[in-house]
Amino acid sequence: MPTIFLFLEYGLAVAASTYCLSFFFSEHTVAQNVVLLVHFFTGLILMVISFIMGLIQATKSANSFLKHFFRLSPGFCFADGLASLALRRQGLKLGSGSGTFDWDVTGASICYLGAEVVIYFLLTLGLEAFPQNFSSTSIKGLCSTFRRFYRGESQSLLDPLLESNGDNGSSIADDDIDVQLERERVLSGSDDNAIIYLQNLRKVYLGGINHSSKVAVHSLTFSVQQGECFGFLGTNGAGKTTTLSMLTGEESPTSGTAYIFGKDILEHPKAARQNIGYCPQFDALLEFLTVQEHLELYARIKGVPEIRVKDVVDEKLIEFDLWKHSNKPSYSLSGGNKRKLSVAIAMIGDPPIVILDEPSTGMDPIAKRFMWNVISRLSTRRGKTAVILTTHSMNEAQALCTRIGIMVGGRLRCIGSPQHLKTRYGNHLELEIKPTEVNFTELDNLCRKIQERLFDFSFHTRSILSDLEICIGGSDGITSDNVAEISLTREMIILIARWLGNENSIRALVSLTPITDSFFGEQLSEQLIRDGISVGGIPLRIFSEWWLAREKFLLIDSVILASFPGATFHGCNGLSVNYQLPYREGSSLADIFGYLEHNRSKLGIAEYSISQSTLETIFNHFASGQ
Ligand SMILES: Nc1ncnc2c1ncn2[C@@H]1O[C@H](COP(=O)(O)OP(=O)(O)OP(=O)(O)O)[C@@H](O)[C@H]1O
Repeated sequence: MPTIFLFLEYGLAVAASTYCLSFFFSEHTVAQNVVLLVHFFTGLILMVISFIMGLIQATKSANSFLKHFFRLSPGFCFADGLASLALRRQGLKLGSGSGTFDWDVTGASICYLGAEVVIYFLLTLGLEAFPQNFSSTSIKGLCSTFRRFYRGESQSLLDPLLESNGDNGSSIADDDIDVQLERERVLSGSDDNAIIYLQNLRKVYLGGINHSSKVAVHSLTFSVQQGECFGFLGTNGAGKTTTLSMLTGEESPTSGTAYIFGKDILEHPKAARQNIGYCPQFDALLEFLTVQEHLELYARIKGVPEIRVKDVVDEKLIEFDLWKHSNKPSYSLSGGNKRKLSVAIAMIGDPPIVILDEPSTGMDPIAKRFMWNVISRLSTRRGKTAVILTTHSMNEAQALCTRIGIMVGGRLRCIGSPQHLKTRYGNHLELEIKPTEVNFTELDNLCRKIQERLFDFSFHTRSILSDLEICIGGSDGITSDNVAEISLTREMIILIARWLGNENSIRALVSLTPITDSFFGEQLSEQLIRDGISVGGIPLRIFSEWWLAREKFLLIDSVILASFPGATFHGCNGLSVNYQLPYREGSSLADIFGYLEHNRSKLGIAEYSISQSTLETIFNHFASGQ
């Protein structure tokens, strides 16, 4: 009986104290594991100390006194209770005639453990009810004060202020002008329509690798209005998810705060959460619940009246095209349908704020379009909901967002409408040109020309002749019939390029490492390596087609670079070639169109397009500067 009590109480005390103590650390899961280990080892160590002290006559009375303190550790109570019970059974414990529940046997341990269960449980409830950042910041504050004291550093009254602004002070001045204006607008409170305000929100993760701290979000200040879809873009690790986690209360800010409908998320975390529907980056679904059960569960959690639950669930099943999957358990859904379900859960109960962390990841293009429709209906069309959307798809941001902020390295680098960002940062035009295809007559002519030269054996070196023989693979010797099937080796390509008048450029192409500085260089050299020159080389017809296409590209390239000073080559995908043309004041789109139209047939241009800088180029511009 006492053993059952000890086990039960020990389990409860450890669970309650672990949960309670982990509140004092920012990373709860890691902290819980650490606290568990500490429990185990302190219990063990105290038990050994107490046992040894109990054996030595001189320390016996001290041990009895110290046990009152040792019993504050659930591990010690448990071990001491069990040990006393075992000693009593063996007749080794003094007063072993007394009952098992006696104070000296298991009574003390059971009482202490019982009290600890109650105290830790109440403490946990208290911490749950406290503002989230109380515990971690106060403990951190105490630790840093202690460290300063230990190192003999004095702390002035201004230090806390400097600490909260120190990192920000330098960055605020360097911020982009739009970011600064947004900050001023938010801090001055002049943005009346906003329902979300982030004020100097900052997150530092402590105790990473080498116990270094990681500033995930630096002093973020912006607002989101009703009916707005705010695109929160950024590179991997820019701090988007961390920011969203702070808004939803998953993480506590290190400093700064956010207001949702005027309520501080630190002081009123529950009130803030009630207004938010959150779709996390990774689907938080319960494997064995069906789609319908998920929606019913969340409808009830979100307080939808029982009488309306069925209607609300049906509405979401239809809205997200999940009707045919309604009875499937979530583990059996495809990735895209899981995302749909996560977004549907976020939107259940029509929250005024919807936070979507990469909602369309893993969706096929049709499902993506479908999702875009749902999101845009929610924000821009219905005009009541504020949506914060993170995505790595620039098309998605372009299609949905009324305003965009780009984060790099925890800082907001720019903010504004997509058009504003394009006008402000897109100081060039994107020109894409697709040359006409190589025509068969041209191709046949070139193949024939090369064949004739190859068939003229009198000019060939001995090595080319043996290459020819190996490449044709025939044992009957080389004839004009089988030359047409030839695959070109490296030496032969160089020879042909010499005949065709461009040996130098081909030398780079046939080097055995991929070339990246020319149009087709990469493709051809990769093909040469892949096919392996020794096992046959490149078929003559493929080489001839490449050569002709390349000549077309070279002609376009030289004319564009010469006609538009400052134009830069921006890649070629094998079908079309891209340039960035500087767009200065006074540049006229009509002139560019006029020039290209005039020279279109001369340059062999099949299609071309001129566009403003895309969001992608602007994103890349910020990302490359990180
Ligand atoms: N629990 C944590 N402990 C320590 N560092 C963390 C923790 N969570 C995130 N970080 C770090 O904080 C930074 C921001 O991470 P976050 O997940 O917010 O980026 P993100 O912009 O959402 O990235 P992605 O686009 O890849 O989802 C990263 O450098 C990450 O390594």
